[in-house]
Amino acid sequence: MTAVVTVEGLSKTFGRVAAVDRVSFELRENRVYGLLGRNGAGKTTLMQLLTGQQFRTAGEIRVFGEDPVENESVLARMCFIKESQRYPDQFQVRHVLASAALLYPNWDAHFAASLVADFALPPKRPVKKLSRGMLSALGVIVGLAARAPVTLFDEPYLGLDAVARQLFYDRLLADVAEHPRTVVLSTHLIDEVADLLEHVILIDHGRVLLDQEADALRGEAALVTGPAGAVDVLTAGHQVLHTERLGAVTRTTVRGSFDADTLADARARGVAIDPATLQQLVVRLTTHSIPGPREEATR
Ligand SMILES: Nc1ncnc2c1ncn2[C@@H]1O[C@H](COP(=O)(O)OP(=O)(O)OP(=O)(O)O)[C@@H](O)[C@H]1O
Repeated sequence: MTAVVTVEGLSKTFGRVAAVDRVSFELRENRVYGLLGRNGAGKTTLMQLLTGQQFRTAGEIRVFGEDPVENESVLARMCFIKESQRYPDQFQVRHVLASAALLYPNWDAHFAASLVADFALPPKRPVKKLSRGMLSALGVIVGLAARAPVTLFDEPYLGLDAVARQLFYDRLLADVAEHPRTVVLSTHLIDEVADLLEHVILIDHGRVLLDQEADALRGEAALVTGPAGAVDVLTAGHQVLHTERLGAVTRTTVRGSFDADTLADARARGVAIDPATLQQLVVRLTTHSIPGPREEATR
């Protein structure tokens, strides 16, 4: 599959803070990516770099084979929706949509109108009078109806209630099936989007911690729950990510999976072995410290 975005040794520092630290990865054509990581991990900075909204400190970015910075032909094929999207003060919902129609070559006005109805947005309401959720819905509508070959959503759904978020996921899934494109979703609601994601990139402290197909990640970690002694025996030799004790019961999260014999052995010992969810895996891989300002990597 063709790479539409290639990043090599990319770094962005703000003073002494390395927001993105020597990152390399590819985004392939027509895939849905999850860009995951804790607060301050560097996700927004990375998306700003990809869309030419920040200048890199070091490294290479190629989008459709070209540098995106001040590159009209590349940027016309990208859509970046962020939670903090700002619009001119006098704009109403319909003005935002009319501007988006001019900005994005693949804009589908019928799809946009159906989404406006789905999300119950009042077309003539001034944007500055929209509720937080309505403002998020407006961003989601622009991002979907733009049908940009590379679409990045940076947590645009923070204000959306659970029903509206599900509507977004459903419309996104249906629309990418019909009009394939590369989508990057940055989110903390990992369990909610897990089934949408085809590939996961996990960022931690500005570095890539995981870059893997979502299917492969489903067998990446397991929860082993049962009497402490039996759990210890079964998890010996595995990389332990976390252990918690609940009275006489121990639950250990380990990297990797178990063969059929071990699963049978576990059952005989009264131990349950379940695959970790994507969210459990991400939490266990990134709970080692509270992210804070970090020193620029010395080179
Ligand atoms: N303009 C800036 N000036 C200084 N530091 C910045 C700037 N933008 C980002 N940072 C710092 O870079 C790091 C990464 O921030 P970034 O916003 O990319 O993280 P994030 O993963 O998007 O976080 P969140 O999930 O909380 O939105 C943080 O330490 C942040 O304080």
